[in-house]
Amino acid sequence: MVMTMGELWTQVGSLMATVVFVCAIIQQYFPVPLRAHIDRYAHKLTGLLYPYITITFPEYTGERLRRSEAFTAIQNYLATRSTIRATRMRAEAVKNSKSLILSMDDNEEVIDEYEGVKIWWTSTKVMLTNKSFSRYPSNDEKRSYQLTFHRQHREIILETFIHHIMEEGKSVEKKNRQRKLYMNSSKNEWWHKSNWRHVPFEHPAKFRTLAMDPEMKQGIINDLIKFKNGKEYYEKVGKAWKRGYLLYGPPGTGKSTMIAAIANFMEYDVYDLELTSVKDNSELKKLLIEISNKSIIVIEDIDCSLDLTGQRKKKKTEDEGDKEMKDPVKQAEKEEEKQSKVTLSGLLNFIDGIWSACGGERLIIFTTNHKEKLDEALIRRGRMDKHIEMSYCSFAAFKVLSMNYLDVEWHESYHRIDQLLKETEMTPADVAENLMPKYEGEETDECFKRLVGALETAKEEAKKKAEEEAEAAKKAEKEKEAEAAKRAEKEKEEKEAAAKKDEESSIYTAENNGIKCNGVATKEAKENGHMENDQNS
Ligand SMILES: Nc1ncnc2c1ncn2[C@@H]1O[C@H](COP(=O)(O)OP(=O)(O)OP(=O)(O)O)[C@@H](O)[C@H]1O
Ligand SMILES: [Mg+2]
Repeated sequence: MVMTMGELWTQVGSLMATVVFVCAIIQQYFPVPLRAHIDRYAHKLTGLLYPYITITFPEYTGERLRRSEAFTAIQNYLATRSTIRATRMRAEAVKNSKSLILSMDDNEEVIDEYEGVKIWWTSTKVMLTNKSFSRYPSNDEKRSYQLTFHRQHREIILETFIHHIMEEGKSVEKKNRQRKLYMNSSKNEWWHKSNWRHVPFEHPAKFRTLAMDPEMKQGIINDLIKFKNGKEYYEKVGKAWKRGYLLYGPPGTGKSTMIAAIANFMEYDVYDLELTSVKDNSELKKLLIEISNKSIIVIEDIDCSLDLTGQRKKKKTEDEGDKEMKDPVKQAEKEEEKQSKVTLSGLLNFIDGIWSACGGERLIIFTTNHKEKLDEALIRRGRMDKHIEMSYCSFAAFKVLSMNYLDVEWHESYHRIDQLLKETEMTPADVAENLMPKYEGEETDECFKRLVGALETAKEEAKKKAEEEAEAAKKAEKEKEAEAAKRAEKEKEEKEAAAKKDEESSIYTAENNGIKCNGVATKEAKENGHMENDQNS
């Protein structure tokens, strides 16, 4: 019969108690030099009585910032072993609830064997009580796995077994992995250890169904493959194993769809970072540390999240502002928003600072409708290594959509559609909407007809708009010319008036100085003349 760790302990327990008792006596009655000597022998004796080694694998390392990879690997490894021997297990649904994984429950024990060597695994959970006063009960728990084995197998355990469980654990994880879509939460409730919440990632987008220029698509795929296999290369060049993509283009051109396609292609988790919910730079850093490897960090509409000075941007109409003032919930939200202090430099550090190298194999993707609004520093190479323009629907992109939505490779309207797509701008989202059958059994002909109609309408509208704009521009030009003529006229009049004024003032000065004008002396001059005459007489 196999002896459990509990039984083992009971047997050695009484012997150990005796040793401890003897040690206590020695501590009290023997002089210090002798005590050290006796201690050493006591240690040896304990070793003889309890010749087992225990290694602890805590769940969190580094001040609880990141979950230990070894802990996760052991958990996955034990999921396969515990089904055989453990009596209490925990079940978790994975892969769209199609399968269950069973793991060892807390404070449970499992006996394992590796190449004839017996190993005891125990899982422990310790609740840490928070001494400081809090309204909420503390939920700080410390989990760990203990691996116990006989001293004589030290070599095999340390040299091969640990490596074996890491490999095995990782492969189990890969098999059962349900990819996740994470979002950050502004409210850090006490019962959540992490600032990220997640749901299973189930977006069906694939590169195959993504409508865009085929060469460009292949370029992106090649870039991603190179990145995925680039661990050694990044190490060689001394660069953190991460890559930034900037997706820009008008709404409805497939930026979000592209992110989902990348996530599915790379088999990465997605962390959708909502910057407006992050309180400050240090919270941003904490979020970054919690992000696992093999993940995509997404910041959508980056131009709307931060302005160039790093302050929150939230332009609202006056009407909206008034409404918010009356709504207490919105007011509270606004208050909270005011407290958000993520700066541009905080964001730059998030992407490229030393903390960004904690963990590897990460893609950072920004999306924007207005690339020109972004700060140069934010999108420089090294931060956003690849800039991808998602543009209006081309004919090549349309063909992909036609296959996706109607399973049609060629249709007589293709030539017309090709021509119309060159003449007008329509987003893939609009093309897709027109191609999609609107009721069960709608003929493909009708769908293409609808698309041609929509493209023609769009072309007409664009033409009308261009004409209106040209008209408006012409009118504005005319108004500008009229304004310029008016200004010139006014300037001329002002100049003439000034000249006239100058002339008048020169006459006035001349009269004041007694210069005869038209042979008549001024009154003052005459008076002055009299005075002079009087003085002479
Ligand atoms: N290039 C594309 N390939 C396939 N489907 C597309 C493409 N572009 C758009 N679509 C379809 O249109 C819808 C909207 O696209 P998506 O949300 O990816 O646009 P976006 O560029 O992210 O827009 P926004 O800038 O408004 O966020 C998607 O659900 C998808 O079905
Ligand atoms: Mg989008």
